[in-house]
Amino acid sequence: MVGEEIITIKNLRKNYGTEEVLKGVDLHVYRGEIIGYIGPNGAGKSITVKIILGIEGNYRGEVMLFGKNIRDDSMEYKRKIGYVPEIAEVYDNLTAYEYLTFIGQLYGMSAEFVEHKAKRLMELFGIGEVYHSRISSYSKGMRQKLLIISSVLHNPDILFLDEPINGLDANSVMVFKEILAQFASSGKTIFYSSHIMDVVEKISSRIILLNDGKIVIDGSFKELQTQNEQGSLEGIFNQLTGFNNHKEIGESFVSIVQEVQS
Ligand SMILES: Nc1ncnc2c1ncn2[C@@H]1O[C@H](COP(=O)(O)OP(=O)(O)OP(=O)(O)O)[C@@H](O)[C@H]1O
Repeated sequence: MVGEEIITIKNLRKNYGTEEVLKGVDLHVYRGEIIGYIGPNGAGKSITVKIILGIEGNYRGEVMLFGKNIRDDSMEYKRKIGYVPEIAEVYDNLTAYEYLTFIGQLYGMSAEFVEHKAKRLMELFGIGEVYHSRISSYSKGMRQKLLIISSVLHNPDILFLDEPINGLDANSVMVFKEILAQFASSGKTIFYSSHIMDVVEKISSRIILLNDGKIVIDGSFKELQTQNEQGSLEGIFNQLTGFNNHKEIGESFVSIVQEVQS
């Protein structure tokens, strides 16, 4: 069963100078999918997401969201997107109340409606008591929770998440995984980039591995397991990216660190 197509990417190419970093990416994503978007450092994951979000406009090929080319419909589609970047600038001098009111109003929400939602979302994430504290006083995990809340306040249809559980404690990770499953079953589409393979393996309905600017695998974890000898996603990742020398690299690293000055 295939639902509505939400993201369509055709022959996406991107250059930095003479170097081609995306080498013809083709992708069709459907409503309610949780896409685990993985790949080695520098493979081109962030660039793809930045292009879809309209942050990076200089590319070749076609990107459509909800059937519309993003080059023709730049404002309207952004309202339907939520984004948790890996590294985010939040305004440290603001309180969560001020920050979320600001973000909500950018999306056309009234201050009252933001407050009505935001305070309860903070409480559910266990950070309700710092709603009126400055963000500068937050721990890493508290900031991450605030970022997650700010990305979903306007009830987006698509969520782009880049290492979203960084800093979250084990209990909060369980809550977050449940939130993602509930979002997907209510029809939201989730694009989840991470290097934490065991989480990607568990939460994704479909896994896409990008290597050197090209998609090299695309399928459910079960399908990947039948196509590859390795049992875990980590093993499949190693196999498909041609990596098998972690032991030698580790040994060399330690031996260089331990060299003694003569
Ligand atoms: N502004 C830039 N100028 C030049 N090259 C860039 C720029 N941004 C990214 N690149 C290059 O594009 C390639 C893909 O980068 P990208 O950030 O998409 O990788 P990634 O898959 O997200 O990696 P990571 O897992 O490390 O976050 C890399 O080779 C990177 O050096």
